[in-house]
Amino acid sequence: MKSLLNTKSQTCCSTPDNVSCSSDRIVLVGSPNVGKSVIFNALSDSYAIASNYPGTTVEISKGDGVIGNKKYEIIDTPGSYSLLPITEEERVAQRLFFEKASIYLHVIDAKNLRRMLPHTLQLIEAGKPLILVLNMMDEAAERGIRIDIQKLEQMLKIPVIPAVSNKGEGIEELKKTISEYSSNPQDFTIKYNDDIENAIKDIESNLKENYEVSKRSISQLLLQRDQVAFERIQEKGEDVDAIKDIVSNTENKFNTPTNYVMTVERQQLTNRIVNSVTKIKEPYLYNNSKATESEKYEDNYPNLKKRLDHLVSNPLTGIPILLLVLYFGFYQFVGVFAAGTVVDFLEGVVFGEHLIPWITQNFNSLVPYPLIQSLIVGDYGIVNLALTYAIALILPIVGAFFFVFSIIEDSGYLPRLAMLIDRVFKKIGLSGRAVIPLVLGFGCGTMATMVTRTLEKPREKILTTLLLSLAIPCSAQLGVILGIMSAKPSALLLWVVVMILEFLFIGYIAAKVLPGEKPSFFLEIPSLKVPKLSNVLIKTYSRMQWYFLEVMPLFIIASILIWLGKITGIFGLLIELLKYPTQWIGLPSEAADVFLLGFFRRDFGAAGLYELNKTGVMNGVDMLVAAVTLTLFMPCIAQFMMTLKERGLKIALSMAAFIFPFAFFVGFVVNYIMNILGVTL
Ligand SMILES: Nc1nc2c(ncn2[C@@H]2O[C@H](COP(=O)(O)OP(=O)(O)OP(=O)(O)O)[C@@H](O)[C@H]2O)c(=O)[nH]1
Ligand SMILES: [Mg+2]
Repeated sequence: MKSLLNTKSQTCCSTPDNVSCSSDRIVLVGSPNVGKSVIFNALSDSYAIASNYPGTTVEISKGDGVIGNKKYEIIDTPGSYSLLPITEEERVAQRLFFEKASIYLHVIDAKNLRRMLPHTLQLIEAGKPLILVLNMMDEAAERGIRIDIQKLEQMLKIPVIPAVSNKGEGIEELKKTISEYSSNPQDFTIKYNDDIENAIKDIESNLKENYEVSKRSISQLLLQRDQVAFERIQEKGEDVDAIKDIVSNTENKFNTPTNYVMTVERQQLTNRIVNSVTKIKEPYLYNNSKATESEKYEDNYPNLKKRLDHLVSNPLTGIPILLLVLYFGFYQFVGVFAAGTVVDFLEGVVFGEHLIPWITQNFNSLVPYPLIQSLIVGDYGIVNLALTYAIALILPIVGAFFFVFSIIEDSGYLPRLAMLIDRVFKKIGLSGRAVIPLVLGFGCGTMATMVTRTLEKPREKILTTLLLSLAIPCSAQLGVILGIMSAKPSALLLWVVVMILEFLFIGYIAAKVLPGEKPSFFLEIPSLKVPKLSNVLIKTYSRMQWYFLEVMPLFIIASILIWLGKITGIFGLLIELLKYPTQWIGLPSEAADVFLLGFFRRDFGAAGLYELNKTGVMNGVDMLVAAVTLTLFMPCIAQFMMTLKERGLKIALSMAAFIFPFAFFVGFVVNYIMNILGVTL
C-alpha cells in the first residue's frame, strides 16, 4: 500500500553544485500533537498531514531538505510519550532510535514542559545529538507561562529553540542551529537510586557490542523490560539470559515495577529543572498550591475558548452541536451540494453530454475492433465506468468530505467528540479514542483502517476494523446514497436508523464475544483553534491526491475484470447466482448487478445503485433495502487489503465470511418488516 504521504526522495546526483551530497539524517520525535509534522513540512520538500488531534501521523514519513548548504534526509515519526513504547506507532518511532541519525529534534509543547521534559532527558542520556524545540510558545504565553530559554540550555547542555512553528516563527533559528550543530555527545546523566545504578552498571558491563545509543541508555531500557531493546541485543548476540537475571533481581528489590521507580526519579529531576526555568505570570497564577498542573492551565485558558470548550464537551449542548455539524457539514455540503449539484453537473453535463460522446466517437473510428471498443468505451469500459465514476462521481464527494473533515480536525473538535461519546462507546467495547478512525471512515475506510493503529488494545483494533468494514459507509458511498435518497427523506431517515441500530448491535455483541482486555481511555485534549484555510486546503488536496492514486488503478482493474467476466461469461453466471439472494430480500433481479459491482468497491456498488435508480425500477422500500444491504456489504478491495495487512489473514477472512451473509440477512429483515407493516416509501 502506498504511504499516505508523499515521500519524494531524490538521489544525490540531482543535488545542485553548491549543496554537499550527504545522507545525514534529522529525526523529529515527541509526544502526539506537538507540531512535529508542521516542522517536518517546513524543513523538507515533502508533505505530512498535520492535524489538531493526537495520533495524526501513524507511519514514518521521509523527505529531503537542504539546510545551510547541506542536504539532509528528514524523518517525521508518529507521536511517542517516552522511550518506552505502549502503542504500535510509538514502537515505530522507537525502532528508529537504534539507527544512526545525525540530529534528533525533540519537539515539545512549551505549555506542558513538566510532562514532556522527562522524554528529553532520556534522549540526552542516550547520547543522541539533540536539539530541543519548544514549540507552541504562543499558547504558553497565552497562559502566562514564561520560560527562561538560556537557563534551560545551560541546565540541559543542548540547544533549545523556542518556536511557533505553524506561524513559521523559530524555523530560521532552528535551521541555523542545525547547520552549525557540532555533535558533541553530552555528559548528562540522571542519577537514580543505588540499586538502579548498580543494575545499570552490571548490565552495561554485559554489553559487549557497539550501539548507536549509549550503553547506559540501553541498559536502562532493558531494566524496564523494553521489548525492542531486548530484540536489539539478541540480534547482536549478547548474553540475554545473564541480563534477564540482573533485571529480575533488581525487580525483586522494589515493591513497585522498576519502570515506575525510574519514572518517578526522572520526574523529580524534571520538576527541579522546570521550577527553576519557568514562571507563571501573577494574574494567571492559580491560587491553590495543591492544584495539579493541568488544573492550573485550565484556569489560564482564555475565557471564550473555555466557554466554547464547555459547550461542545457537555452532552446537553454537545449533542445538538454534533447534530448541527452533521446536518450542515455532511448532509447539506457533502450530500446535497457535492453529491447532488456538483455530481449532476460533472457527470451529466461535462462527461455525459460532452466528453464521453466525443471520446467514444473518436475511439470507435480509430479502433474498429468491437472487443477492444467494449473494453475502453463500452458501458462498463474504462472510460465509462472507471474514469467517469472516479472523476465525476467519487472525487467531488470525497473532496467535499475531506474539506469538512479537515476543518473539523483542525479546530480540535474531534478529541472533544471522543470524550463526549466515550461513555456510549464503552458499552460496545471501544474507547472514545476509536472515534477518530471511525469518523475518518466516513471519508475513506482504507485510510481509517490504517489509523486503527492509534488504538491501544488488540481487541479494540479488531472491533473498530470490523465496524469500519461493516457499518461505516465511506464518503463516496455516503454521497451517492445521500444523493439518491434525498428525494425520499423518510427512506433516508430509516436507513440512518437501521445503520445506527446495527452499529450498536454488532458492537455490543462483538464486545461480548471477543476476548481481550478492555481499553482504558486516555486522550490528550488539544486547544481549540480557528482552522487555517491554507492548512485545510492543502490537507484536502493531499488526501484527495492519495485517494485518487489509490482509487484510479482499482477502478481500472475493476473495469478490466468486469470486461473479462463479461466476455468469458463468468459475470453472467455470478449475476444469475446473486439473483437468488437479491430476490430473497425483495429486490428486482437487476439489483444483482449492483451487488456484483459492490464486490469490486463498495462505492462502485453505490454508484450502480445510482444508475439503477435512474431507470425507475425500484420503489422507496427497495431503495432502502438495497442501500442497507450495500452499506453492510464487503468493503472495497483496498480496504480489504488494508485489513489484511493490519489484522492478518485469519481475521480478515473471518470478517469477510461474516459480513457477506449478514448483509443479505439484514436486508431480508428490513424488507420483511416493511412488508408486514405495509410501509410504502
Ligand atoms: N498554536 C500553535 N499551534 C501549533 C503550533 N505548531 C503546530 N500547531 C498546530 O498543532 C496541531 C498539531 O500539529 P501536528 O504537526 O499535526 O502535530 P504532530 O506532532 O505531528 O502530531 P501527531 O502526528 O499526532 O503526533 C496542528 O493543528 C498545528 O497547526 C504552534 O507553535 N502554535
Ligand atoms: Mg504528525
